[in-house]
Amino acid sequence: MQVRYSTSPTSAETATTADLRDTFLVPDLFVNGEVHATYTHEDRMVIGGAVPGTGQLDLPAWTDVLGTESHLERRELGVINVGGAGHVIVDGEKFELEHLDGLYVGRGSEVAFAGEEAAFYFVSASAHATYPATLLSHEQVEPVALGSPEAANERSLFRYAWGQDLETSVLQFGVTVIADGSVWNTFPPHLHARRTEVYCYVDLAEDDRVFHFMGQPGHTRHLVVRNRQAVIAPPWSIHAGAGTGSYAFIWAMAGENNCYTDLSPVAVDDL
Ligand SMILES: O=C(O)C(=O)C[C@H](O)C(=O)CO
Repeated sequence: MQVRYSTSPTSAETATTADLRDTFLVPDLFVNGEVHATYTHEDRMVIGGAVPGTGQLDLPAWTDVLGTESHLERRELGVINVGGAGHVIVDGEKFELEHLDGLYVGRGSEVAFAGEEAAFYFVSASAHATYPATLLSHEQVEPVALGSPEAANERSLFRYAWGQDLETSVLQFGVTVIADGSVWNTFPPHLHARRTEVYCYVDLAEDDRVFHFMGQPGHTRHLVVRNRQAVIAPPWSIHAGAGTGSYAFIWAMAGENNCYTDLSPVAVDDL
């Protein structure tokens, strides 16, 4: 597990491209047969990837970083399968996940990942209460239609955990799928002063990239992002992107609250 410290907006403004990538991009989460993660001090989120291959992988405790005997002793977890069919075992109960299906796991549970074709993206955050494990089937979530083809930002927002329907302490997550022919996500952009957000871009072709925009609205920077790479957006940073081909992305947030609508739109004039 890698540890990243919190950042200030001005550090992003003056960072070199390499510094910016070292601080905000999480590039190598998915390695066959392994579980990898990054702990960010931004709202103390853990961002991880588990690729079980032919075996079964336990969610590591990472006791030296989390200070607990088990990963979820003081945390809750969101999982999304970004590969082929697989399953997640929560306290002995098996949950089958197809591509882009999600799973919420509450505080205190033990988790293991399996499935030869599966690749699990996960995010955990501090939890003050315990809620039951819940399967969030991509097919059964009614998407919200956003944007338009004329603005090249038509997309479907699948909200898995967003402070309504499913109870969580602070974690919100879901998937946004960009429509064919559109390129933009999250445009016009927004900020949320009370939460950190992490995007993980998925379903990009090998040669495609997303140009991810970050920074304070008047001082934007960009990161060039590949398939299955994540980007940390601290509360002071916009988070939007334009892709060179089709893609989807997983968004996950944690912080002061789990109220999806607690955000401030940014006017295009202010960019
Ligand atoms: O495409 C979008 O717009 C999103 O998916 C927005 C994210 O859900 C988000 O940034 C929530 O704060």
